[in-house]
Amino acid sequence: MSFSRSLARLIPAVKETIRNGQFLSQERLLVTSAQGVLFGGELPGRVTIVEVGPRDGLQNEKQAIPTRTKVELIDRLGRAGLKVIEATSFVSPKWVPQLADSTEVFQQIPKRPHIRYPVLTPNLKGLQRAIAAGAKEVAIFAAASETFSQRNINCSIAESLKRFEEVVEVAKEAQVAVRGYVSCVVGCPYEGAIAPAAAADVAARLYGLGCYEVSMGDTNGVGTPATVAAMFKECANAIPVKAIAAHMHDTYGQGCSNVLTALQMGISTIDSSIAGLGGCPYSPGASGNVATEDVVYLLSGFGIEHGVDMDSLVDTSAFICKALGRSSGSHVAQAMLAARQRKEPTAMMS
Ligand SMILES: CC(C)(COP(=O)([O-])OP(=O)([O-])OC[C@H]1O[C@@H](n2cnc3c(N)ncnc32)[C@H](O)[C@@H]1OP(=O)([O-])[O-])[C@@H](O)C(=O)NCCC(=O)NCCSC(=O)C[C@@](C)(O)CC(=O)[O-]
Repeated sequence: MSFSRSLARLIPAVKETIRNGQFLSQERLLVTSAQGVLFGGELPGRVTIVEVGPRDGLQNEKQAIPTRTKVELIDRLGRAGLKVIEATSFVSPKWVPQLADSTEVFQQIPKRPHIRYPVLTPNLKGLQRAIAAGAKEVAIFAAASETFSQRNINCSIAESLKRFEEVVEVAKEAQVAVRGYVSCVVGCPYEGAIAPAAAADVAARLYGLGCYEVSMGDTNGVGTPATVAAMFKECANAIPVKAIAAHMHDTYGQGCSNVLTALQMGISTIDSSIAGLGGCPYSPGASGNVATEDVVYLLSGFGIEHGVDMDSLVDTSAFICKALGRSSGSHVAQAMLAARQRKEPTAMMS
């Protein structure tokens, strides 16, 4: 696009921004105006990051991880500014032995005010264990693929939704908030492509049961901006956009692009995992979630508020990678740690 055409599009965007009084600083105004030109739509001014590393990340590690390491990871993430940290899962230890210490982990977290610590619960037994441990928020998880549902939670989609009815009812009585997940929203490791309508249908059912938010999971990370956009569009026809979250795995390197697609569609809750840890034990070959460090860098580049301190986040990333004896799955963490060693400034905008 020529400079004069860019400018012609930029000026109305700036005027509109001023009229709405949404942004205060000049720097922020320019970034937002650039969004208008580049994307033809406004990105959210603030994003909630749901950090899933301690659960989604650690559920897939082959080695045994000491409880104290899990607790320290959660505490460091909180100190870095993350406000929602999915702490663990109250699933069957026979199915996911990596998280068999969920009660100990949950009880040992030094709980900080204003931080939420949701946990996964697949059934009533999980919910009861979570409540006994002191959880105030849980997540139930269904799938848009029949085969994945069977492999992951040993029942059909319909059976799982029936089971969740009771879980939500009991949670509500105990004043425990319930989030929903839908797995395999664009593709399934067993069935291949999944129709957007199938994902939206399960999202609508979970929302209808009483989930305050439904996180759409690209479990095996096969989505691209084109396929996730089609899926989110269908979901937005079924439930309010503010109730949709994006849970993108990075197996095919599309994680950040897919997050940006979600933001462009007005979604302002993004799941991510420190150091890109993770994967689902029942999704062979799937790599971790999009890395929290990469998401924070992306958001900062647009001047979108996220409340996370990048330096502490990178320290936390280095901590867990050292504890697990592995390299970081985050491009940003790798680049920032290398820049620190060279004592170079980074291009990061705070
Ligand atoms: C759902 C079940 C339990 C069904 O598993 P099942 O074998 O059909 O369950 P069951 O009711 O027949 O019980 C079998 C045994 O498990 C026990 N049991 C039963 N429930 C619990 C519980 N909550 N806590 C502790 N123990 C439990 C139960 O007491 C019994 O013990 P036994 O009598 O044999 O000694 C099982 O399939 C399960 O735990 N699955 C979880 C799998 C999982 O955690 N997957 C990863 C999380 S999902 C994910 O990662 C995707 C996501 C969310 O990130 C989004 C995305 O990326 O797509």
